[in-house]
Amino acid sequence: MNICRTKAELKQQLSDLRKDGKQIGFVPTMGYLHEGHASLLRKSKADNDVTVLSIFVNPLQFGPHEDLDRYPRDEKRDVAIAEECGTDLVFIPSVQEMYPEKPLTSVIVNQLTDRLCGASRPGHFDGVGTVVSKLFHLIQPNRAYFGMKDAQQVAVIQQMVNDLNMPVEIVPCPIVREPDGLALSSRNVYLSAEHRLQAVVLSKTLQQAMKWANEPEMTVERLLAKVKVNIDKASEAVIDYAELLYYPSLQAPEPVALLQNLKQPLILALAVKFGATRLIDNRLLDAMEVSEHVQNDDEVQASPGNRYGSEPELCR
Ligand SMILES: Nc1ncnc2c1ncn2[C@@H]1O[C@H](COP(=O)(O)OP(=O)(O)OP(=O)(O)O)[C@@H](O)[C@H]1O
Ligand SMILES: CC(C)(CO)[C@@H](O)C(=O)[O-]
Ligand code: BAL
Repeated sequence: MNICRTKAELKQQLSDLRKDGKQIGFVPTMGYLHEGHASLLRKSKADNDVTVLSIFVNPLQFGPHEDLDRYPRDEKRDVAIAEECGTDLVFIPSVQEMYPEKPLTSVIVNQLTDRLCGASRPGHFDGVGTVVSKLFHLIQPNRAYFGMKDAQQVAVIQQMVNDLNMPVEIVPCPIVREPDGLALSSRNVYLSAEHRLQAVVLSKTLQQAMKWANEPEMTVERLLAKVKVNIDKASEAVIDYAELLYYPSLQAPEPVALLQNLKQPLILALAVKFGATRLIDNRLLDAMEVSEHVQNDDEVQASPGNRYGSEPELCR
């Protein structure tokens, strides 16, 4: 596996790897890899001849009071995980390498960024769109792999690629979870033991919501009220948002609409703070799931076979 830190090295390495029309899969990350990232790398490896991983904590997508300075990093461990997943090339640029000057150009996706994390984190998706677009130009992948934990990000990137005719296929990948249901996230490492126990309320509430969605006469506003009451039961949880929207348009249905009458799929998306740690999670409600009351088999659980958990004891 090759590691490169500059655009020039990347260009050189890619020109060798790309020979003979080889297909390139790309997994962009901010590092501190866990099983969620590993699942994207393995999927890319299965679909393509060459897999490229980027590790870059992108300052453009952090707000002034967010966790840029304390974002977890462990390059040595990331490189070991990347290698085990069969990655061919890791791009680990410095901030200076990516942004030698403050960029005067931004990639802004409108409308899809008005709600959820776009509303809670102003400017976040401008930073994501800009860096992903730069990475796509540098790497020119055939396919790029994104996790559905960041479902709004998937919708935004797909829109950007469509609108700007970027020649890359976006591949959304299922959410990988801890055995108790918590979605893996690099930020889980911030949680105290107490908050870690409470954080399971996100996935449990999403699961419970699938059952409520099947109740006759269930409306959007009633479902959201039940979701919020359930999350509030975790004593230190502070809800940032709990929204039910059409996916991927991220438009809101009428609050009084009956769920059974709504065109599917819908997404139930949550952002909840435990102390200073803000976690997100979501679940897609599709017509079949609502009417048949089935579990979402797309969701992958981190198990002993899925080795890289996001909690400190699982990471080491
Ligand atoms: N649990 C997960 N399952 C599947 N994909 C995931 C999971 N967590 C993150 N990803 C995906 O990995 C890619 C890189 O994400 P990132 O490096 O920000 O990790 P993260 O764990 O989401 O970090 P953060 O805690 O900052 O949200 C994104 O496409 C993201 O959706
Ligand atoms: C896509 C991404 C790597 C861009 O910095 C980031 O938003 C992430 O890790 O999801
Ligand atoms: N996975 C999203 C990156 C961020 O929270 O900035």
